Amino acid sequence: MTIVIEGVTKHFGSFRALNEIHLTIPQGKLVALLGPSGSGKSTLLRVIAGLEHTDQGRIHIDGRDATTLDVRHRNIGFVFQHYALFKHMTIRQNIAFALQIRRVPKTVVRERVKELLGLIQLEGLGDRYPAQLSGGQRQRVALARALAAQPQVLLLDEPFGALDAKVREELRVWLRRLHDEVQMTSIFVTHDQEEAMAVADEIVVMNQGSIEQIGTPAEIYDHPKTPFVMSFVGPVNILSGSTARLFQSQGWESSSEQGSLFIRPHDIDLRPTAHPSTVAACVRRVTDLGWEVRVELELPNRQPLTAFLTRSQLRDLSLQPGEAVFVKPRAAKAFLPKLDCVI
Ligand SMILES: Nc1ncnc2c1ncn2[C@@H]1O[C@H](COP(=O)(O)OP(=O)(O)OP(=O)(O)O)[C@@H](O)[C@H]1O
Repeated sequence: MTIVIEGVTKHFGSFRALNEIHLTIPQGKLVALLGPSGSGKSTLLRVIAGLEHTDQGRIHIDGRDATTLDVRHRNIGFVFQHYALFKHMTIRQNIAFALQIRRVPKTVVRERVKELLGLIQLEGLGDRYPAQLSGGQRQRVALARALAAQPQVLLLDEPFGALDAKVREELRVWLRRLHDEVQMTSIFVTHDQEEAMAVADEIVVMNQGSIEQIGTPAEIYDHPKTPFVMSFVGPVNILSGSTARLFQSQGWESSSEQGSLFIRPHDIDLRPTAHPSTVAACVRRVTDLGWEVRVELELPNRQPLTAFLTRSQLRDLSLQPGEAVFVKPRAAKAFLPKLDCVI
């Protein structure tokens, strides 16, 4: 089902939580709503679900105007951060619940529960109670329960937020596979940019109730349209004033004198000798993170700059704190200041 959101605005009292949202979520895609706390991600998800009403604008689901349609008639499955399984019911009973209240025949329920237990890879655990499962297993049951009624849209609000990093990572991969197998339209709320990049076909970056940018993970990372997107998605050095001018005089985006210069730590080359297009820096700290190396530098005006290198680059350079090195960005980006024009 394709979801089309047209000019949706939502206030809580005088506070504007959503500001004229326009968004199309194509059939079968897994879309992440990404943004900092309070940016309106959950409110948008709840509006799509029909758990909140809009003040303005329309929502179309599968070509039909669903703006005022009751939550029960939207054919949507929900998974929240906290598992919210029924504690007194077994896993099997939890998954069967949505089917039983719809008076689905017992034999069909039994078959469907079996199939879902297989899908979430918990075949042998159907007779356990939620308290007898790990957090990650419980969240998989919550997903199976949401899928039981065969919704055409699955909404997930920080579904892995309460789990530790390792389990989160495993569940991300698993969710992506599940989404592809079941072929639904899924919308996933997260404030974790790595999670959004790893899971989603498209990312919607939100800030203060508005959409900053919509794009594939690569588009969002490689071609951020605003300073907010550039600094929220992926690590970045933000250089202003005299620090930006150090690099602008080396030919980087010299047209944007008033703006800041954004340089990703992964886009910095370090060289042992000076060259006309390099900027000298002093190595302050080298941290081997295992899979890559973080180098903290100090520029001639004493401002810090961070670079990420591979371990083999570090070996070639053999950097030591206190030594000089020469910085050459492979890419840098400047954003023209926004002009508020009143005619
Ligand atoms: N029922 C409500 N009443 C009043 N204000 C609300 C209500 N629900 C949300 N808000 C406010 O709307 C804004 C957006 O909230 P929302 O939960 O959508 O943000 P979010 O991006 O999902 O944040 P988080 O990642 O922290 O969950 C916040 O400032 C929040 O305080």
